[in-house]
Amino acid sequence: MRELQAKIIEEMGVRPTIDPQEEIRRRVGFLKDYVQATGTKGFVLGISGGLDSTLAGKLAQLAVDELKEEGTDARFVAVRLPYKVQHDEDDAQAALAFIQPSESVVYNVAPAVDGFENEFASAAGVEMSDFNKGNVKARARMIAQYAVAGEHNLLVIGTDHGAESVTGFFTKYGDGGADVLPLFGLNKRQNRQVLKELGAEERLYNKIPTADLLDENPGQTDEHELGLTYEQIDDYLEGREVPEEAAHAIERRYTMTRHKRTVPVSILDNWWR
Ligand SMILES: Nc1ncnc2c1ncn2[C@@H]1O[C@H](COP(=O)(O)OP(=O)(O)OC[C@H]2O[C@@H]([n+]3cccc(C(=O)O)c3)[C@H](O)[C@@H]2O)[C@@H](O)[C@H]1O
Ligand SMILES: Nc1ncnc2c1ncn2[C@@H]1O[C@H](COP(=O)(O)OP(=O)(O)OP(=O)(O)O)[C@@H](O)[C@H]1O
Ligand SMILES: [Mg+2]
Repeated sequence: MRELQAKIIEEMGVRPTIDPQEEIRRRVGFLKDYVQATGTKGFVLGISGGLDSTLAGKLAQLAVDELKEEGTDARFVAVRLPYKVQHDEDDAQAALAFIQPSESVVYNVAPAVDGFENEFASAAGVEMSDFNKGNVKARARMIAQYAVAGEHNLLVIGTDHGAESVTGFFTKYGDGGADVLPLFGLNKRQNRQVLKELGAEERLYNKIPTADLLDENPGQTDEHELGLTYEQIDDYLEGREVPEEAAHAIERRYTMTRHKRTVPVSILDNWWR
């Protein structure tokens, strides 16, 4: 195995094979333990219709259901966070029907995002790019989730996992801004395996991953933007051999995005040297 590959696998905590039932128990147990240890009242998470939030949302609901049965008051607030009308709203509704959250809220991020966009144009004298606006959407979603968390003493769930973390494929302080990461240590195909084990319908666990952040290209696939397939990223994280070009692209992304996986750099740091 490549030397850097071994180091990355250790950092991402991905194992070559998993037992889906055991993963469900470990991760639900982790969520329950953390709520109890912190004295918080449960969780909040944006539900997009994509497989990561469907899985993390289901694990959160299972955790609060068990806590309630055991006599601890807890709830899971699922938040729909569309920008205007989401093109695949039907998948988001299917995800909510599967999760059966304690509560669900719809919070359209369009007024906030468009407000930023308009003010940016008059302040900076240039139009915000569609790419930059996509990151504003991701950060608006983070603000909405923290507003719900702050009001009800909840924790914000993040959906970061090995295959997104290694490539830095998230918005810094956007979807990267969260309190607990129940999917960390899994890669994409393992997320799919666990979601299938939980009894989700096929359209949910086989949903093609998209960040869905662009006005001009809604539903652009992650794989298209990354120039890598999840098969390649997952194989790499399981310690398998992948084409040299793919391994190099993953390692380049990993190195370029290290700043996203640390707290802000100060004068006392030197990890980037
Ligand atoms: N070396 C460095 N040290 C410290 N900070 C550094 C830095 N380089 C950039 N930065 C800072 O980081 C910023 C760039 O990072 P960021 O704002 O995240 O922006 P960036 O990484 O350019 O874009 C986010 C990427 O994540 C993807 N994404 C976002 C959200 C969800 C999903 C999904 O999978 O669903 C994917 C999105 O499609 C896009 O490709 C810079 O503007 C700068 O402020
Ligand atoms: N339209 C949306 N409504 C609600 N939450 C959203 C929306 N878009 C993104 N999010 C939140 O941001 C997170 C990051 O998006 P990301 O696309 O990585 O995950 P996903 O959509 O759940 O799964 P996938 O990566 O397979 O598309 C989501 O898990 C979700 O919590
Ligand atoms: Mg998505």
